[in-house]
Amino acid sequence: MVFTEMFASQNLDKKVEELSNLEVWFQRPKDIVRKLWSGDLDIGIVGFDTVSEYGQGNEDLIVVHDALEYGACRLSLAIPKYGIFESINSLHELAEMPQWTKERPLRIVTGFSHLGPKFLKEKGLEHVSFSTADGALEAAPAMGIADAIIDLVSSGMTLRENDLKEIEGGVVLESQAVLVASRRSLNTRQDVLEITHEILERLEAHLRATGQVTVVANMRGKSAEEVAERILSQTSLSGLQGPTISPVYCKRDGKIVVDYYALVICVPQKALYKSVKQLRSIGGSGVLVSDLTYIFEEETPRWRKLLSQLGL
Ligand SMILES: Nc1ncnc2c1ncn2[C@@H]1O[C@H](COP(=O)(O)OP(=O)(O)OP(=O)(O)O)[C@@H](O)[C@H]1O
Ligand SMILES: O=P(O)(O)OC[C@H]1O[C@H](OP(=O)(O)OP(=O)(O)O)[C@H](O)[C@@H]1O
Ligand SMILES: [Mg+2]
Repeated sequence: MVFTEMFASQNLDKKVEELSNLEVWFQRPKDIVRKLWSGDLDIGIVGFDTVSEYGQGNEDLIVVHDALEYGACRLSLAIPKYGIFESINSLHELAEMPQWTKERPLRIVTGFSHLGPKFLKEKGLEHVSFSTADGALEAAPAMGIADAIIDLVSSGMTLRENDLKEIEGGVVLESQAVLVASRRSLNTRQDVLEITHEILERLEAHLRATGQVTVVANMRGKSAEEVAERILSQTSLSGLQGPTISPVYCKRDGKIVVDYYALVICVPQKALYKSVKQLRSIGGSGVLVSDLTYIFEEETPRWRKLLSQLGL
């Protein structure tokens, strides 16, 4: 069983202790897609742009998780801010420029030689020619080699440094890291299907937990219901399904009594201080906060969708 990751810089162990029967290989992004296609790999983690460019609509590639929340970028067309492009701000205006003719087309350089031409064809641009380059595309317009580029943009810094701009209607594709699998492997090998299920569940549970914290506090009260009433009167304290409230037992004069209740809630990191203030305002004390690693909920809709895509 083989599983791959993008960003091949670290020399990590190829085994994952908790997932037996799994081998991890770090590969160049396009090779991940090619090897899924050829059957050398079963599952991959790679940018959606790479899946779209090198997968080219191949039915054997199934995107199992479409939003791993890193590697966010967009594939976008960019033109110089200067010269004949100074007043051009949309794809429509670019297409209408009188400069582009059959003999002298709009020259675009891109590493995306499938998605780039497909996009401009769909947009109906005539008189366009494409060339490819592997890196430093942004320099091509200033060098006079191309008029425009189609490349990945994230912060926009690279474009700014090169005096280039994006234009309205020029986004080819929005991308982020995705989990992709080979349909053939999923359909023919039960172990691949099982491990994909576990990886999907772990990823979803982890992403759900990102940015959430667990808050534990003690609160004096007459009963759990009375404490619950006070907590639920505050907007930031309702938790995922509602607060968990348990009695805190202590011994007084030889008798077991309950004066305090322990409260456990899950709150977004961003709302943490607001929640702490609200807790204090209703008598909460000894507030403990810890990070959450996973939140497992009921069966994920992505798993059901995958099964139905596989006809299972
Ligand atoms: N600036 C960026 N910000 C966020 N994500 C990015 C950015 N640039 C690229 N990515 C994402 O990372 C993936 C890998 O980027 P890139 O194509 O530069 O890979 P690489 O590791 O340099 O591979 P290669 O050696 O084949 O060029 C892209 O497919 C894209 O999904
Ligand atoms: O909008 P920004 O945040 O500036 O990011 C965009 C840049 O990031 C990518 O390059 P990368 O850094 O991967 O280098 P490469 O093109 O040499 O692979 C992309 O090709 C752009 O050059
Ligand atoms: Mg790169």
